Amino acid sequence: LKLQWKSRGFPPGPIPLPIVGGVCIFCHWSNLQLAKIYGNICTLWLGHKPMVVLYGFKAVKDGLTVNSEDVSGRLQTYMFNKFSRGRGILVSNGLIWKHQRRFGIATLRKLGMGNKGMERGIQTEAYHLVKFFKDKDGEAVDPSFPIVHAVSNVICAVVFGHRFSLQDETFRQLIEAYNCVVAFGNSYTYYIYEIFQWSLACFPGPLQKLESRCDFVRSFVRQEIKKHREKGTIDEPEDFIDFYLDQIEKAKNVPDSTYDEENMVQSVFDLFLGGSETTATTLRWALLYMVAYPDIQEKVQKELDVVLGSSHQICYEDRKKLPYTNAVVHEIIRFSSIILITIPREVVKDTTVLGYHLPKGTVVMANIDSTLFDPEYWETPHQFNPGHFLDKDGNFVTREAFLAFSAGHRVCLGEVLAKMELFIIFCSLLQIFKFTLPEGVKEVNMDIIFGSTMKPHPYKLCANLR
Ligand code: HEM
Repeated sequence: LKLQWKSRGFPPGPIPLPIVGGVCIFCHWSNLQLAKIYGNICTLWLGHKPMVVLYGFKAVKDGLTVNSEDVSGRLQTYMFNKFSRGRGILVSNGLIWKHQRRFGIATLRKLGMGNKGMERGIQTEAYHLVKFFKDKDGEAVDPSFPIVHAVSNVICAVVFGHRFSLQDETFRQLIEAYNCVVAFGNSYTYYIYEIFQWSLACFPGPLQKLESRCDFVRSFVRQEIKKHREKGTIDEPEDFIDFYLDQIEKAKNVPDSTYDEENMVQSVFDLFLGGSETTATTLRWALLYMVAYPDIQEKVQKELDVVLGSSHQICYEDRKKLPYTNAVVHEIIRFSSIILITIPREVVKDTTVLGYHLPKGTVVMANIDSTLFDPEYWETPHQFNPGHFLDKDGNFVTREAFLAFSAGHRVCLGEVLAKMELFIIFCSLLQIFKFTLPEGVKEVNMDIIFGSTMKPHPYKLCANLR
């Protein structure tokens, strides 16, 4: 069978079993077994579509970057289309994707991604999170909601120009709506709908619920756009919507312009979807690891105390003076490996990937997790070891196999924002609190809940003032 596949030009792979193939691709264990048998590039079959899986740092890196533009399409699945109608950034293609992505990156930079501009908003959220834990006065608490709240508010400040209080009912509904969208993406129903489209007619309930939640988010965004329009002309754009409205105006006579209200709404939707759940989940892992590895927590606190003192307001620039803490933040991102496999890519024109000819339309999936745990590139891949990001003199070092944000033309566009948030919020919390397990709890559950992001099981911890 290996020969049969090779003769068709695709990388080798197992017998084409449509559903099993589809399920296999999302399962890390089966990816590992496939890599052992067929090598780091292999083919699975979903219906009539060949899907090529890249496994291990070298294959993922080369596969996504050598002919990067050729593998920059997104697979247009039935549900992706229903959900985004080809608009926005996350699952769009062609000119729409190019315009929206380029504009998105440029605007995030203008709004201060990577510099002081966005720092203020993140510090504000860190302050509110610290206040939340202070008010709990060491009582055992599940940190999930306040963390999601803080991270979502960072995006709100960027796109809408303001934050919401923890008590704001509409904001709660917005977060709930996103939770519902994410939960749907993690459910069996989602896969059943994708594979057997006829099932939509038999069990329309979950889809109707999803659509009503998506409609809620879109009408929320439209309300915000309306408020921005009512503000009238302003000298300097202050947030993503201001910049976008400006762009619609500038491009209104450009023949192939894709800047319109529908793409603006979907781009905002995508920034929330891409930016909230991911960063919040990583922060939840961060606190869990600190409880699980108290010696590492103590070392971070010692570095913060010696270098900055207890009253210093954390800035992103501080990472340069805090090599150990910076290494811990990177190791949190590596070890939590929240995204197993990239959102499916599609080859946009006939191309070559690792020596194999792949025709237009071939699906490509990169196993990100396999790069973050590749034994050839990490000394102790299955250990939480900040030393992975330190040289022998204790200086921070970046690592080429650190592909948590993927690579190539579709690399995460919020990478810098995510790193700023994780660093500032993590340091602000550890500067003030010692995190411990609640009394009587002896074990930390480090098992993952499998889904579109790999989450920890719900847990409680105590934030004790240091
Ligand atoms: C720890 C946090 C984060 C992780 C681990 C992460 C990881 C990823 C990964 C692996 C991809 C897929 C890239 C591919 O297809 O190859 C992605 C895409 C994306 N991310 Fe992130 N991300 C994070 C935070 C953020 C933030 C804060 C934002 C928003 C500002 C964001 C916005 C996006 C968008 C819009 C895309 C789609 C890009 C495209 O299709 O062109 N992400 N991210």
